[in-house]
Amino acid sequence: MIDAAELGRVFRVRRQVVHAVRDLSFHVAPGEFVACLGPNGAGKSTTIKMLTGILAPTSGRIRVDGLDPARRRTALARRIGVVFGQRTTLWWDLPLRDSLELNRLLYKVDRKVFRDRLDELCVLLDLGGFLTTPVRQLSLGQRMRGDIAAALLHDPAVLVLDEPTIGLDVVSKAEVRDFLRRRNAEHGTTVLLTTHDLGDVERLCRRVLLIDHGSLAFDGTLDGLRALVPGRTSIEDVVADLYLSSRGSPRTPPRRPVRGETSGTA
Ligand SMILES: Nc1ncnc2c1ncn2[C@@H]1O[C@H](COP(=O)(O)OP(=O)(O)OP(=O)(O)O)[C@@H](O)[C@H]1O
Repeated sequence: MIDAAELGRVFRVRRQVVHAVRDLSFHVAPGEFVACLGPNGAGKSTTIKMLTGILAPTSGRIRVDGLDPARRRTALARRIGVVFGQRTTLWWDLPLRDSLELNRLLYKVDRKVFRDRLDELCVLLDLGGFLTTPVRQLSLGQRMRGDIAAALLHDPAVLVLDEPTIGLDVVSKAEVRDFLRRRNAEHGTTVLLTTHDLGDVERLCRRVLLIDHGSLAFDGTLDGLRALVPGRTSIEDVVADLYLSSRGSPRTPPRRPVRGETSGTA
């Protein structure tokens, strides 16, 4: 479903060359729910931007559902849903319902199909109480649920989530996670999630990709990730140690994650 082969992206800033992503190869099978982790500046957003066609790679190759995202952005838009937790894709001054209706027109979703999908999403995401509220008046939790609905109304095969629970309270987080878990299980939607919230990862993902300085440092299960730092059981501690180790200032003796520890399928 997602195939990256020796993917790279370089930025040139004045005289400096920044290797945001380098030589990144991974495969995500249909129906998998995969977390993409890494410290700030590791290259996660750049990877997502290449995967969604916002940025073109400077080297290597990426395919999403068989399409080259940078060249087939319109075709890909019909097969992929994207949620940026820090930025809404909804129309700020319109009621949520109108914003969703505009998405229907953009994605050319049949009216009846749209109504059925919206009815289902209204129940599952509890949108009913604020469908007529302008997006700018929604709470963060309501806005996030609206954004998730907008990303799914065209029933994409792949859902890319960039920090979808950022800023949410514990109850809203639990609701969003529960919805995403069900969506993956019941619709078989392939999900790639980037997050700094390890609760998201523990509750949703069996497979983790760890990006470090733009490269793939680990690809495997959560248990495999834990095993990289003996003596630590909490995933927060494990990840903190790995991130510190990548900076060269470990809390425990340095231990770089082993590349190529694969989980197989989730
Ligand atoms: N448009 C750009 N121009 C120049 N450098 C960039 C650009 N976008 C990203 N970078 C650089 O590429 C590197 C990777 O950035 P990226 O945003 O992909 O990291 P990230 O893993 O998503 O970080 P965070 O967790 O903080 O969001 C950083 O060094 C960043 O400064």
